[in-house]
Amino acid sequence: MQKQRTERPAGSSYASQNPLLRIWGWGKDEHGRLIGAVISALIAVVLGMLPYFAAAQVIIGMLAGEKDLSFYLPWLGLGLAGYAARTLLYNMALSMSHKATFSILKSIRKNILEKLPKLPLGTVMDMSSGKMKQIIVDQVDGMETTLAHLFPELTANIAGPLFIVVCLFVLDWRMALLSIVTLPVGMAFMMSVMGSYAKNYEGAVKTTQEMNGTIVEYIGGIEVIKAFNQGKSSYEKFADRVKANASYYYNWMKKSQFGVSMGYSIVPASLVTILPVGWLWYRNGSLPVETFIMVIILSLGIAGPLIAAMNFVDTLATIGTTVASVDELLSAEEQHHGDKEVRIKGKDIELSHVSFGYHEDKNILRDVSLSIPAGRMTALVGPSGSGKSTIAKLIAGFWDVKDGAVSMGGVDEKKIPLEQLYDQVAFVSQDNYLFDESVRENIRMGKLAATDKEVEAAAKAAGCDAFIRSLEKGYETNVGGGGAHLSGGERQRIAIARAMLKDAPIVILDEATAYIDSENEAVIQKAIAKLVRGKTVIVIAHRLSTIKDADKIVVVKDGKIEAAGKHEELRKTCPLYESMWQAHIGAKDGDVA
Ligand SMILES: Nc1ncnc2c1ncn2[C@@H]1O[C@H](COP(=O)(O)OP(=O)(O)OP(=O)(O)O)[C@@H](O)[C@H]1O
Repeated sequence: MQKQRTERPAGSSYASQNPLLRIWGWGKDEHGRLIGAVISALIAVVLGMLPYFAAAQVIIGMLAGEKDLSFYLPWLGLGLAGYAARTLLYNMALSMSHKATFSILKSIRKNILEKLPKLPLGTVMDMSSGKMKQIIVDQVDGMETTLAHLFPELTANIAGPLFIVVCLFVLDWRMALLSIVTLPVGMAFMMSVMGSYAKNYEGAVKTTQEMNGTIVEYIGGIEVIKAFNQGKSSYEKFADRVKANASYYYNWMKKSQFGVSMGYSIVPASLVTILPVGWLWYRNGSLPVETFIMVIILSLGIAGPLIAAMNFVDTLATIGTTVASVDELLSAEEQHHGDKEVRIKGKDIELSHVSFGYHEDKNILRDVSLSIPAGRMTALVGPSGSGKSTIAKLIAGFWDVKDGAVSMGGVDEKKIPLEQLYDQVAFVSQDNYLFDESVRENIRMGKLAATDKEVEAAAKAAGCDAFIRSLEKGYETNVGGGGAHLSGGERQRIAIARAMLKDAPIVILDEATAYIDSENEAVIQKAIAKLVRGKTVIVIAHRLSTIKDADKIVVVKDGKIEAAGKHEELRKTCPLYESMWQAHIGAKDGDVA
């Protein structure tokens, strides 16, 4: 089996890379700012110690009975200056890291948005729009505060206590040991909880996604739910998911409560050891009062920042989950068609020994060979699920074939740049997406440079000018998300107008008239006749009467070509076609009756 090239194989080393290293990699242009933020935060930490020293000196002076204001003023000035400089530098660090973060998040979103068009349509469609939105908007957005604060705060919160401990050792190593003795005990309790944070958070994301999925399904399927009176059972499913989500969080917090409370109580309790032992040493003369006071004041600056640093374990786990989702998207297999335009001679299409499946384990098309002559109409017919649309989408380049080849004008489609390939084909299906914009802009999608006149001419040719003018704001009427303000038939006619404007040499009509009522069918058939004049046309239609005059009719069954020929010929030689034709005639008679 021919393997598609991938930019980065799934499950590559990225998966195991530290999330911060991945972010560092994405933010190549921001390394300067990030380093600047860390250095500023470090200097802020050092300057932030000055108020502690100044306060200690003031207390020592007071205890010594110093009454001269000129003794206190320099210390007060130094303390204030240190505090002001620390605040300034710290804010500078935050400002730099915020700028870097916004730029990194922008580049992550840009990478994803640039990636999406390179993915086979199937990969994009297989991801639910809810999941995609959650990654691109919510999860990436959720990183903002964390990432902006992470570098300066984590630096300050770790470097600050470290600096204090060094100072304490310089002052008196015995007191230094006493002031940090509570740390390992408290940390051990905290780590017992934090160690499983990433796993628990992943579980929380999963139950939240399940809950959100049910909500989206409930709202999206409300029409079916009401029509089939399933309100109660659907609501129960939704309520169950909400309860499951709430109880997951409740149990997680319950499990964590003991460890976290113990940690929060023990880590800052350094005075419990410093005060009694320090008092004894002071009393026996081995600890000068100045040192004792300095140690008491300095030790108060250890626990707070360390606990804040510990809280980053949560946020790092959150970032890890987001980075993994973004990586999954960015490392998905791409379509590689190159970007150098190729010369395509003619518009005939050839499928040679094509086998294809949407998933590795199931082939939908099996060894399909088929030629579609240029400038003619070829119809694909066959039972539902036989693979007709799949053939059409492979021709349109929505997916690449894995076995065999699809060629256009003698050139393998895999060698035709996607943009050039998409320019060759106008694809009209039964589900034509309309954007939440005006009718005019939706038609203009066919050719962005088209003038208003050209748009209206295409609409006239597609037989929808009159109905568009009868809308509230004519061509400026907004069609709603997905074209929700229009009927299926109206959407279809706008899609045909869009395809007409595109004026591509190859036209694929996949059940393009499915929603059209018999009243409008003649108009649409006329429009389609104009659309396809002089083009290579591939039509998929269940109503065989619409394709019986096709130059070539291809019968597809179970992912294979059963027969090919003209209508009369197939009626005689292909029993499947004949039975489909009889069924169609019967259905039509039934309609009339
Ligand atoms: N995106 C997809 N992912 C996975 N399977 C798919 C996808 N699209 C189609 N299939 C499956 O491929 C098979 C062929 O589908 P296809 O739409 O090509 O058939 P068809 O002949 O056009 O059917 P119909 O006449 O009902 O439109 C079906 O079993 C379908 O379930």
